[in-house]
Amino acid sequence: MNKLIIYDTIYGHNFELSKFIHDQLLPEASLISFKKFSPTMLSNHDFLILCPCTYGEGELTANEQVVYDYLSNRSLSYLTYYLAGIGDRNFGQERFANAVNIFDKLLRQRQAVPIAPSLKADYEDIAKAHQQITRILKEASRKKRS
Ligand SMILES: Cc1cc2nc3c(=O)[nH]c(=O)nc-3n(C[C@H](O)[C@H](O)[C@H](O)COP(=O)(O)O)c2cc1C
Repeated sequence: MNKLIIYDTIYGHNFELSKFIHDQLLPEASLISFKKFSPTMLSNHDFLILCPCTYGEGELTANEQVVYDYLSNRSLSYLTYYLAGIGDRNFGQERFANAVNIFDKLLRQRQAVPIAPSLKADYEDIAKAHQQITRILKEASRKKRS
């Protein structure tokens, strides 16, 4: 599978998360920011990992919105995906890491297939998120081999 990891970040947490996934778990994947996303990248990859950040009132950033708009009229049935994003629980249950919910809904609508339920992590629980993601991605790769 050709793997593509895309992150957006302002303070660095989601970049660090995507870098952890890349460096520790999927070094063969390409790692890019939402800002650098181009449509050709999507046609060259069939496993997408998104680490989006949430700002405003549970909203996407401008760079995430561009990718969202691009994906929203594509058929993505060839794509499997995993979503993990860091937010801040203090913004309330509905807004907490809501960019993860927004992309999850879209990708399902476009027929992409999740490898596991999405992960929303508080910026104070990053070590725990690393453990969960490690377990999920290792399990997914074991299942694929068997
Ligand atoms: C103006 C502003 C609005 C924010 N809105 C939300 C929000 O709606 N939901 C949320 O979970 N976090 C929100 N956050 C917190 C960030 O998502 C959180 O700090 C996260 O770790 C940022 O990711 P980053 O370090 O990758 O930029 C907001 C932060 C700021 C400064």
